[in-house]
Amino acid sequence: MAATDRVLLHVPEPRAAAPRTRTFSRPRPARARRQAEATKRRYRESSEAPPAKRRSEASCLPAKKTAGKETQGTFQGKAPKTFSPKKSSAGGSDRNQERKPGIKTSSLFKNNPEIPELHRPVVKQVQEKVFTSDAFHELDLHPHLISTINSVLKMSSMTSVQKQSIPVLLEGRDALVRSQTGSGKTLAYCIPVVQSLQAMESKIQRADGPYALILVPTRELALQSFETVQKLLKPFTWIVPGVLMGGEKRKSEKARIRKGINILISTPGRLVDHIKSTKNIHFSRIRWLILDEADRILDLGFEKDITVILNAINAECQGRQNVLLSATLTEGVARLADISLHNPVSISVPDESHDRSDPKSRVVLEASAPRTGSELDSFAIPAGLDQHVTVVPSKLRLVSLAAFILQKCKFERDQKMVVFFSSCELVEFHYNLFLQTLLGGSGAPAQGRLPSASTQFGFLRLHGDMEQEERTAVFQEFSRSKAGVLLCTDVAARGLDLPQVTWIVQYNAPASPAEYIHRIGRTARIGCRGSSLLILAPSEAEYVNSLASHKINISEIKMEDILSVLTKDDCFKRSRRGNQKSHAVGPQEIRERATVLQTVFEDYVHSSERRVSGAKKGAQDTTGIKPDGSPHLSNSLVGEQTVNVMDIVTLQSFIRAYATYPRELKHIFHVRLLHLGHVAKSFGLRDAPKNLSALSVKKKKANLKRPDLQRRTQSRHRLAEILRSEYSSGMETSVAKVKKQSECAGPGSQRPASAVGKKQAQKPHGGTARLPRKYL
Ligand SMILES: Nc1ncnc2c1ncn2[C@@H]1O[C@H](COP(=O)(O)OP(=O)(O)OP(=O)(O)O)[C@@H](O)[C@H]1O
Repeated sequence: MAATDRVLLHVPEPRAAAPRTRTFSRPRPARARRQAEATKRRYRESSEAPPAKRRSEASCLPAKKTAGKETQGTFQGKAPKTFSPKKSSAGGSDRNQERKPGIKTSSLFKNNPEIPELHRPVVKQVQEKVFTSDAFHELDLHPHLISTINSVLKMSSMTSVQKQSIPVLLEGRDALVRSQTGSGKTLAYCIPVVQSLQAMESKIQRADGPYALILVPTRELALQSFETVQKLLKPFTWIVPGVLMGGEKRKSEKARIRKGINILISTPGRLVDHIKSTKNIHFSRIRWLILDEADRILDLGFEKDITVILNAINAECQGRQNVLLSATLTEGVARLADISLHNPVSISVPDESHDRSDPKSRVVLEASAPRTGSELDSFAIPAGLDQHVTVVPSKLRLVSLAAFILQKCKFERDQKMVVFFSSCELVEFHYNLFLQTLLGGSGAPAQGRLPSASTQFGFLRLHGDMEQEERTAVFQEFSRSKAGVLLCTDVAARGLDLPQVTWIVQYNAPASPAEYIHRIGRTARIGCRGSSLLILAPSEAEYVNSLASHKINISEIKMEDILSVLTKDDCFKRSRRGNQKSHAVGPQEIRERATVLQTVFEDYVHSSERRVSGAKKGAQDTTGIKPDGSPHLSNSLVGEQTVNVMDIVTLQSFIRAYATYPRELKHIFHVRLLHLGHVAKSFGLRDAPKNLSALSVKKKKANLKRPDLQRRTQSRHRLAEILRSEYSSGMETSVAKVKKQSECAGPGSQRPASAVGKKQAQKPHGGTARLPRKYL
């Protein structure tokens, strides 16, 4: 039940220019307009380029007048690099900056918007009890199945959702199953499936084909579920499991189907491809249809695929059991599913916090009616999960993320972190950048690398634009590893059971509370502890309220606290001339060190001649919109600037993803609210590429003239979901795949810009989305 009191989460540190506080309970248009005007005026007076369009951001100058001073001096252990001194920083203008020719500085702490105080209602989160005291052997299961659960899976007592679901499913009922992330839903359906199939009177033959069909949204999840089924089937060798997930040659998959698969696990798209192209796939014996992560499968534009699959199954057989599962399953989703659930049971684990006084309510778990109304919008969050948010101006996003990674993974032991980004390009960009600068990967340029870079921890990346072989290898490597950082898209948000993940970082906010729940659900699984951090821009701070309305409680970490880790490592120390004194460790020292780190990133991004020439090559096309809606890179976009086309493509990809937030979040996440110059800084670019905003406008106009694009706009919300993620059947031959890690690990081995441009043209939003295929 939501408490309505509003509390002040943080008392801000005193600032020289007292910040105006802002609450987020309702919009304040008049004030917002006034602030925007003031901001515009200030920018007119300043030499810093005004934002393309800005929200009501009051200027927030550094706490002290000295705060804006940029670093000056050498980069320790490297060739001296001079940073330009500033004559005055008090006004926040770059006008007075004297720059040595060809050398630019980062002005991270100037002209940033005010970081608002976070006010948000305190809410009582829904809490579920994970384990019960009931053992698997109390169920009416085959003794070999019980001993496999005990000895192979090493599990003895059931989780709450298992205790509720297994008996109901063994009775032959259809079910909608909802319980928190990491609560054991996979076994909740796998155990009844295996129990029922091994018990069939006429023993199953391999050639019979599928008896159970398990559909999941991603390939990694398909693989994971397959492995669980495989373990359970150990004593029942006559039942053959199989997975179709793409990446494998269609021919060899066809051969496996022909031989016979009794429990078939697949992504919907891949299965549809086989239904259409593989004659010997039959469903006449189907007894079970399981939709794991059902809301995602149905949300994501998979409806058409599900319809094709259901039609194919219904044409051959009736009378199967249907099970829909998710941590964020709602009754609405079940209706939307339009699948023939017959008299289903709704299973959800009771909210522990509802009636703590009655111990019975926690022990006696019964299949219950689904929650109603607003309760359905509130999802349970594991009790061991500590959620945090930090509000960081756009310019400081990159250094803040890097500092947070360093803090956890370099200065603390055994930390395993997953960082979510909104597109494949963003993952690739940050992966290469961090690999080369924070770890000093091979092939890194002499400059733009941290001198004390160490390999104490590693980076991996996972997104839908990688070869399946590599995807699987990364998934398995990260699963096995005890420490490290996985940079990924939402392809890793659902269902993946990555052991011992300690931190989830959301660098780009998710498009829905459900996705928020699933992302953070990669940690604190099955009763363990874990933490999450959501990074928001000042203009996005209201998102905390939006989460609170779904009973999601989140506490704030101050950006300064994240950046302060830089004082632990002298490689971030600014070298000083002569008798210049170094500051005691305090706000100014932290700013200087953050600037050193940002400069390392900027140097890296601006360093490679090859990348620059790539940029020019990529700029051969005329400005405009290609038939698939992707923008051409124009000469005016890159011609005068020595920036790398990869970074522009990445920046564009970020902006496109940003444009796809659903309507109900547009007042928080709108491209118009972005200051492109500041955003560019978070991509290591010293200035915003020219004409970036013009491109967006042109794209809009071009869309209006194109009925096919208009049609696409009509299903924008759905498309948005798709574009922010990546799910594919793996059958698409036209997908330009990211080159293997070794090929893109360093600037010397970057993908040629032309390839990038081509890839971009094929798939401008960066995801191997299910729809429309021209994006793939
Ligand atoms: N009864 C049990 N005892 C101990 N561990 C269990 C039990 N059941 C499941 N697990 C383990 O808990 C972890 C999470 O299970 P699972 O992946 O099925 O969760 P989930 O509810 O499907 O999560 P998500 O909603 O994120 O998909 C797995 O490592 C699984 O092996």
